[in-house]
Amino acid sequence: MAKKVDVIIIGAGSAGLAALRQIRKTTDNYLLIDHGPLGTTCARVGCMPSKALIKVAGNLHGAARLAKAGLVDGKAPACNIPAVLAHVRKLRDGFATGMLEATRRLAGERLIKASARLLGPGRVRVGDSEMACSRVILAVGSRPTVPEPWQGFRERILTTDSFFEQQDLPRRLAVIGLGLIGIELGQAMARMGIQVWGFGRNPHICGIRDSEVNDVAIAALSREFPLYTGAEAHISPTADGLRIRNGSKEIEVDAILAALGVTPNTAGLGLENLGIELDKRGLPPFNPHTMQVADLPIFIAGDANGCLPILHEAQDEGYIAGVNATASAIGPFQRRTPLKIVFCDPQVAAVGQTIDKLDAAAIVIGRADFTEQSRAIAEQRNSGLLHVYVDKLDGRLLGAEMIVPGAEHLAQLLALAIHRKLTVTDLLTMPFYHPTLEEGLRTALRDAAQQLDDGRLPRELSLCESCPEAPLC
Ligand SMILES: Cc1cc2nc3c(=O)[nH]c(=O)nc-3n(C[C@H](O)[C@H](O)[C@H](O)COP(=O)(O)OP(=O)(O)OC[C@H]3O[C@@H](n4cnc5c(N)ncnc54)[C@H](O)[C@@H]3O)c2cc1C
Ligand SMILES: NC(=O)c1ccc[n+]([C@@H]2O[C@H](COP(=O)([O-])OP(=O)(O)OC[C@H]3O[C@@H](n4cnc5c(N)ncnc54)[C@H](O)[C@@H]3O)[C@@H](O)[C@H]2O)c1
Repeated sequence: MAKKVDVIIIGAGSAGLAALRQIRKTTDNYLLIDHGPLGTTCARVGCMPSKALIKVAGNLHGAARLAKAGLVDGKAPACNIPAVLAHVRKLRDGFATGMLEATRRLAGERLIKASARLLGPGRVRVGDSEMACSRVILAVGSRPTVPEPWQGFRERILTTDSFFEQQDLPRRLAVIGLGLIGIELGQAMARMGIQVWGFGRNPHICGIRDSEVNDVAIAALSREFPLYTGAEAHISPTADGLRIRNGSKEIEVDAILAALGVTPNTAGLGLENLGIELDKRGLPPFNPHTMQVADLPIFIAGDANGCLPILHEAQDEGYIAGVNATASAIGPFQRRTPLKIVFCDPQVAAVGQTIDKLDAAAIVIGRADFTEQSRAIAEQRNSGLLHVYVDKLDGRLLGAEMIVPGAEHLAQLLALAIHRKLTVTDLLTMPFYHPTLEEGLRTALRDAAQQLDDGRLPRELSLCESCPEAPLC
């Protein structure tokens, strides 16, 4: 007779741990299964080491610009790549160790280091044992996609699983795939003095949907490394490296960074034993508000479900799965306002609804050109474009997309505004300190306001019916 527990969580990453925090509120009778390496993708090979590298590369770039402008004596510093990689690993180890300790603290003896496979809805093979459970949470994450034909020259292919373990980096490198990883790491490596070429088959980079913002992004980022978009890149081995051909462009490189997206770790998980139809990627149907798989006592959260492979969404999905896996009745949860930030320079961000999902006739687009933004000029980083999408009828902010300095902060602010269903007028009554990058957002909001109604700008300060007696100063 198989041992029975209330819940089995497969995967101790960010989604699995978020689920566990909820489950522990209701039961001690759970198991957390992970074959390792433990410590989460985010801390080990994802968000955190990549941001550590981007910071060093950004500092090098700043120093090079000061030298070029003659504002410091001497030449631009040359990057010590092995030292930078060691520095990134040291920080990374701190983050990963912290996550590992948190995992052990949370799960204690209920953490089992083994591979898990579903045998049926309430049956899981854990290593060599069979377990029975009332509910299962699948939080197995994803891995970098590497096309089958590339296996022939695998030793010249880096992915984010191997990148941060390198002691040094090749001097000529092609980044294939110009989504979030390709652009973030491609720019960082170019700033470290590596010759980098970027190839993407999508005409849009960084997942940008707004064509005008995309054009500005390509122009801004290709000043640092050439970007070839909108065509398939063909790769063949040469005596000393790899040849990349994309239309008329042909180059030879030492290695490739494959940044082609992620593949959920569901192969070998036994999904075929659940008696449900899988999609063409081999993924099960699930409800994104309950995380339930079909009508089974199974939940799927994080990168594993192939839907929104970013950290805060993985954590939210783990939370929902954890609550529902221990609830007497499964309930739907509201998902947050969509938010995406790409940590290139200038930063790219998208918040709320994207332009491809909006009816062009029902919105106005407020625009701010950051080449003319005063704080950005003072800091010599004046480039970029910000678009806000506003409902023509009620002036409500629906979404925004941008490539601008400080986009991470503007996007967070806009996410709150969209979540609170604020209008352009509501936002324009907010104080905007001078000189800040937020004043660039005000330019876009005023532009949108002018296009609404009769074209008159809204009154940004209200007349007070009875002004407070207290002095302001
Ligand atoms: C380079 C890079 C940079 C990123 N930067 C950002 C960023 O800046 N911001 C952001 O929001 N997101 C970023 N992300 C995305 C973010 O890291 C992921 O969305 C998130 O970590 C996914 O968490 P998860 O819990 O779904 O998966 P994971 O953390 O990968 O957890 C899955 C776990 O399941 C285990 N497992 C798999 N199969 C089995 C099995 N059969 N049996 C037992 N255990 C198993 C694995 O060992 C692993 O521990 C980045 C990703 C990468 C690669
Ligand atoms: N700042 C962040 O939030 C951040 C940073 C890095 C990674 N991530 C997460 O990690 C995941 C993986 O990142 P990613 O950049 O690998 O994926 P991605 O989905 O962002 O981009 C993959 C890109 O590769 C292109 N592509 C696919 N096959 C190709 C081919 N054969 N030739 C040329 N181009 C090809 C796609 O068109 C797409 O533009 C992302 O989904 C993202 O959510 C997030």
